[in-house]
Amino acid sequence: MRISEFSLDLAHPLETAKGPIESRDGFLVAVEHQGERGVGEATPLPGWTESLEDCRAALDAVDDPAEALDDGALDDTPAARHAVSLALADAAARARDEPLVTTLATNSHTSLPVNATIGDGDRETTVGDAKTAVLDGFDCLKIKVGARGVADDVERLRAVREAVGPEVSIRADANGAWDRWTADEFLSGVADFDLEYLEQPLPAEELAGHAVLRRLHDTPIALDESLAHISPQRVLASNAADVLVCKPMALGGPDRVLSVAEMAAQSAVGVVVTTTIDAVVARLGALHVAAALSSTRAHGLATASLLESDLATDPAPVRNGSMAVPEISGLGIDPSDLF
Ligand SMILES: O=C(O)CCC(=O)c1ccccc1C(=O)O
Ligand SMILES: [Mg+2]
Repeated sequence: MRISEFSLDLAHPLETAKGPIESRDGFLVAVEHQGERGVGEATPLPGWTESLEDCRAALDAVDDPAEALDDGALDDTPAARHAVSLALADAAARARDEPLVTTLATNSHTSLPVNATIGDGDRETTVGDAKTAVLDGFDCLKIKVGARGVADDVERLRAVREAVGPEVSIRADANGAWDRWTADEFLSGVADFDLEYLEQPLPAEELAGHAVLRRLHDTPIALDESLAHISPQRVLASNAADVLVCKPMALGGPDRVLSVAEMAAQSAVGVVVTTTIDAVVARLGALHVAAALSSTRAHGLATASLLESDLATDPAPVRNGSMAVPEISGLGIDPSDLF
């Protein structure tokens, strides 16, 4: 298996309740499988995945990629598992001369709505970012909260709702910054703003707390970090979420997202696929797997523009708040453009 390291700066840091994300470092991998080359990407993000060092060590230890997936050797290093799983899936799709998505599902989307990702900022900045996104064609905005006081966050969201009108969907993501009382105060403050959902108000482990918030408030609750720490079975059994935020990088690969989505569907829980601000290979992987799901919600895949540069030309740029799924074989990128 070929492994090559990369480091990409963000164009501007993404400000979150857990601090800024300033750069994304990771590994591209290439495998030979079913007579074809396939590419994958591991872009670890502590909080969701193993560290960069543990990821490298796990990838270096892979002898036979298909065997490493089967025998569970990568189960504790989701970003490394993601790279290997995606590369094998890319090669298998190429061997069938089909786009990756059609090897994952019999019925799939050809294009998907995506949300604009808006970091923490003061009220004017947040409103400006929201208006720009809507002018660019997005009809779903995801706004980071939890980095400042609740009253300020409530005013930011009030101002955004007033600026964009009732038709635009608004999500808020607190990245686990709050305790139950702070989350309760926020949810009371935004009760009239028709939020699509509040993502991860409480720390990852607090399933019971999220279940209480769901009972007390009408705003739906989505869980993201929780899925990186707790099995989807337990998350679903706790009645803690209306929506599961599935990051292929954090769950360990496209195959893992499909199985989580199947469990979520059984519980009538929604699914949204998002990146960890990945490079082009993993973003494409997330796009194909999102297109394989029946979900019609906007996904959190519009993160290319957050990066200052990328590893290759993006075959799936965001246009008018949507991304079209490449129709050529595999991920939609030529491995020789990457290695
Ligand atoms: O969902 C999106 O809009 C983009 C992805 C995103 O917000 C994100 C990106 C990197 C790390 C964490 C997160 C997050 O959802 O919390
Ligand atoms: Mg999140």
